[in-house]
Amino acid sequence: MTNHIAFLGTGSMNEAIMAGLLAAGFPKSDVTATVRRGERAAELAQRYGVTAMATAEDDDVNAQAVRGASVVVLGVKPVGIADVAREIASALRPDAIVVSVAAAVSIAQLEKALPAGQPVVRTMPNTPARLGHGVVSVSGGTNASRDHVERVVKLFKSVGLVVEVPEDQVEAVGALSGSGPAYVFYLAEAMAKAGESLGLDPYLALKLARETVVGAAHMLAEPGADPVALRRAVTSPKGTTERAIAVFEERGLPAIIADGARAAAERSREITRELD
Ligand SMILES: NC(=O)C1=CN([C@@H]2O[C@H](COP(=O)(O)OP(=O)(O)OC[C@H]3O[C@@H](n4cnc5c(N)ncnc54)[C@H](OP(=O)(O)O)[C@@H]3O)[C@@H](O)[C@H]2O)C=CC1
Ligand SMILES: O=C(O)[C@@H]1CCC=N1
Repeated sequence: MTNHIAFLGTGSMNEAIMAGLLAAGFPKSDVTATVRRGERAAELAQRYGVTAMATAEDDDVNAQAVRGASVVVLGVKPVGIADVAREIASALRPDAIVVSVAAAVSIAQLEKALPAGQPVVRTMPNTPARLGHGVVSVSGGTNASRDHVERVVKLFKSVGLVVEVPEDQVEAVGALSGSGPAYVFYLAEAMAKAGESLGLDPYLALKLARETVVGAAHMLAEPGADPVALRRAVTSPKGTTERAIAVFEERGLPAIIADGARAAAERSREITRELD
């Protein structure tokens, strides 16, 4: 059981990480997942072949899942994390690394709910982890040694890019890459609506918007890609794109995006205060 991972709270985020790890070759027999509802547990067991258990069917499943696990990934909503941490405290191996993917839950808040000395690593992942294209930040807690942090880095590298940041930068990372996939999907939605407003059939507009975002993302993924240079290559002098970008600039789109990200980071700090 030395390499066993327990995912507690396997919703959108933890499922994406678990799916990414399994796709990268992590053995399904070394994974246990917990959720609240029985039907969700059955869905995860069927989809991935992992052991999945529901608190609605047995209120001890979180403790059972962590017994013997060397890594425990907490993926419930921020408000439920401390309760789950207290629930598993006596079942945790003293050397198990407790990894949190929760926005807004500080390392100090988590450490307070866990046994003294338990290694904690706070992360901020994003859902493209499911495809091995995630971005994950890691920040080690008070009892996390270099080796603990490195082990988490190694694990998450199989689902995407890993960056190590001091904890005071996690809000910013969350506001950029944690929430970021939603910003891109929102842009795709808006582009599809724009196509419709220009007279395209809704289905065709959505198809064009999706493929455009996917194609542009592939170009951004090329080594050394620079968004400014890529944008300029599309923008012919006195052409059509230039006119569109001029409207975006005039209406302050970059400032709107910066304000949105600032609001996300501030909401994270607000939740942290609410949890105290
Ligand atoms: N979604 C994202 O893109 C990102 C999310 N995060 C963080 O990930 C965490 C989860 O978010 P997200 O995945 O979106 O939320 P979801 O609601 O999709 O997932 C939460 C999961 O927790 C389960 N759950 C609730 N209570 C318990 C419990 N006591 N024991 C075990 N399982 C429980 C739920 O079960 P059931 O399904 O049966 O209700 C559900 O599967 C949050 O803390 C969030 O801040 C971080 C970065 C990005
Ligand atoms: O919206 C949220 O609170 C979570 C954290 C980052 C992305 N989703």
